[in-house]
Amino acid sequence: MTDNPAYMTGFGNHFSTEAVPAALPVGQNSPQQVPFGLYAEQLSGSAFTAPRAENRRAWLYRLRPSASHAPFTLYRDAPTFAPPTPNRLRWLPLTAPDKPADFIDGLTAYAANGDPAAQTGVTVWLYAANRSMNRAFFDADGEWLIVPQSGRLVIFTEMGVLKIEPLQIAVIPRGVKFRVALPDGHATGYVLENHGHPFRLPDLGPIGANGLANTRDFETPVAAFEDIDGDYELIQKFCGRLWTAKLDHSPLDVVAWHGNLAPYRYDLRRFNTINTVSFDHPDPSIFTVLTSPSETPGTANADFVIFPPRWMVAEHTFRPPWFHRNIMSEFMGLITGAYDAKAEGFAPGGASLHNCMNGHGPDKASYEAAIAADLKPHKIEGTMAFMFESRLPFIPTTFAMETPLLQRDYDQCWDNFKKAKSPK
Ligand SMILES: O=C(O)Cc1cc(O)ccc1O
Ligand SMILES: [Fe+2]
Repeated sequence: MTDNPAYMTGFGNHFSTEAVPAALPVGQNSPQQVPFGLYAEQLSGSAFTAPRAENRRAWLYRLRPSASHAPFTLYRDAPTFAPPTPNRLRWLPLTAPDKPADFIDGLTAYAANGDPAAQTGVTVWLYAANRSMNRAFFDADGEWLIVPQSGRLVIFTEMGVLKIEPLQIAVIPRGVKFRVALPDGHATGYVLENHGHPFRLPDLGPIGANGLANTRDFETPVAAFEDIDGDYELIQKFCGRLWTAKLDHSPLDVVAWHGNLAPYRYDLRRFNTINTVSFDHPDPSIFTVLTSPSETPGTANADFVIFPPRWMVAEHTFRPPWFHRNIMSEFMGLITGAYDAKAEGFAPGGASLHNCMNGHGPDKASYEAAIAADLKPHKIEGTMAFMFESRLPFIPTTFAMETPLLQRDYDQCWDNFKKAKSPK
């Protein structure tokens, strides 16, 4: 498999691609005899009967059926969870692993909501890895949104190769097998495991036909495969736990595929950021890259929201994020730079959690700077924060509550605000 992949552009398109000419059957999915004796396999990402606009599936043509394997045995138990907490939480960046850790062993769960078995909610992981995977993985519990913070990733998937670096993201559909190589020898970042509806682009309403993340900037790899005979490990995540099976070949053996269920990448620097040119600070939904809807219209299972470099021009306005209490719950990370609501303490690679209805907003230093600022046009540069926002409160893991990375003095950033003068 090449690590210099070609891509096809567009979001949610029905693609057809073959790594070998004439490998893809023409005009039907299941010919009696597939070219080269390949095995046809349908991968369904929605119920067969989902309405056409929601329906997602791909037909894969592979060297061997996915079904040929011995039973899976337990590899790692599910993370354990602390009791739900209303408290605001913030963490220092995850430290480098002290032993060899590939992308799978380098994952640490911080918080989750919903239930993989009910296909609701999300699990938030941070990763810190120091070696390439020499095994493959797939997630029966959900789709993966990978947000690198340091180090490049080469993601060899069943359906082709995705290369990403910090400020790019990748989305791997539920069930798609992949392995992650680290060309820099180390990598850190975030994974949002989406147990609910697959991510889609948000509606644009009065914004019109263009803007935010534009469809043509999403890239799906062309078909690529590896033809490897020999011992190979396949890990899967199923109902919260990791399972392992031994294969006698690489499972990344799809020679051709077609369909609209496929991995993709997106460069966050392509985001067409839209914001006020008059006054006031719009709701951060204006920065939504991808949304996973719930059954309640407009109320996301999860939104992926970014805070990119942008001009601040609002007149007679408190420009940073305001104080607020939100029915949605907010898990944030920082890829690079500084975040405009937090003068100190929110470091690249760190994370914060502000759960449903709990007050948060600018820290004291950011507040004081913003009310004293000369409101000239000002460019926020060299930054990229993001938010995983969810309708369900996030439950922290035991690790997240017990790790020394938890900043136990976080609340103090909102201490000692001067009382407003009582109106006489
Ligand atoms: O809490 C946060 O920092 C995220 C956020 C940003 C913003 O601009 C408005 C609301 C909001 O929740
Ligand atoms: Fe917030």
